[in-house]
Amino acid sequence: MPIATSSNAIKISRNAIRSAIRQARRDISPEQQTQYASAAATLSISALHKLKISKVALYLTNDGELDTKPLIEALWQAGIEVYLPRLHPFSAGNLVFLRYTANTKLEQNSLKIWEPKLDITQMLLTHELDVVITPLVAFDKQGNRMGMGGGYYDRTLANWQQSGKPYPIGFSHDCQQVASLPCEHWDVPLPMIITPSTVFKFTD
Ligand SMILES: Nc1nc2c(c(=O)[nH]1)N(C=O)[C@@H](CNc1ccc(C(=O)N[C@@H](CCC(=O)O)C(=O)O)cc1)CN2
Ligand SMILES: Nc1ncnc2c1ncn2[C@@H]1O[C@H](COP(=O)(O)OP(=O)(O)OP(=O)(O)O)[C@@H](O)[C@H]1O
Repeated sequence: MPIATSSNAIKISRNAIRSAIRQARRDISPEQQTQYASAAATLSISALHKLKISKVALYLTNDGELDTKPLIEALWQAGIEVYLPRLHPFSAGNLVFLRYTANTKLEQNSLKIWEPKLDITQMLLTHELDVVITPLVAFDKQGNRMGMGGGYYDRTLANWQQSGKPYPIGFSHDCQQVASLPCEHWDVPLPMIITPSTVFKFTD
């Protein structure tokens, strides 16, 4: 029997954490989801006001994720532009970002996630965003992030530290925190993660 390589072992334990936490967040009741989303929106709005920003990327909630709707509505009210990711039309594993307003037409992608219809007049370059609020599956006490396994946000954020933009903020239920995540060299740690109870700030 072949001995598992360390990279294989990391992959197996990441998949086990992923499925356990995805199940835990799907088990949250609709009433709790509503309360958590509203608490997280309140914390996020005040954190974002301090950053003095005008363009924020968010995502549309899927699979038990912390609901972004109250935050999106509060950002619209505050006159902050909201953008959503769309799977890149030809560059696999990458995202493009499109402006999201009350009039934006949405469609479901191959992963069953709602995204804006392709309209190049509504697109911008990733470094033009001030903040990217990222979905995640699990995070740890150092700000390491694990996502759904596509590497989409790792690619989106690969260069943020050189230019300082876009500043990434994780958005997550409290139950998605773990003590420590097995990490790979491409994983991009987050400087801030917001949950319904806490604004976590991580420094190197
Ligand atoms: N709401 C949201 N949007 C997002 C992300 C996310 O994590 N959450 N992403 C973050 O990167 C990107 C999509 N990444 C994803 C990567 C893999 C799977 C996945 O494996 N999904 C299914 C199978 C889908 C199907 O074919 O039916 C699964 O649940 O197993 C989903 C999303 C971009 N948009
Ligand atoms: N900057 C990058 N450039 C090229 N490939 C990358 C990059 N970052 C990650 N990948 C690839 O993406 C794959 C998935 O990575 P990983 O499991 O860390 O995704 P994830 O963080 O869980 O997903 P996501 O960011 O989409 O939520 C890996 O096989 C990895 O090789």
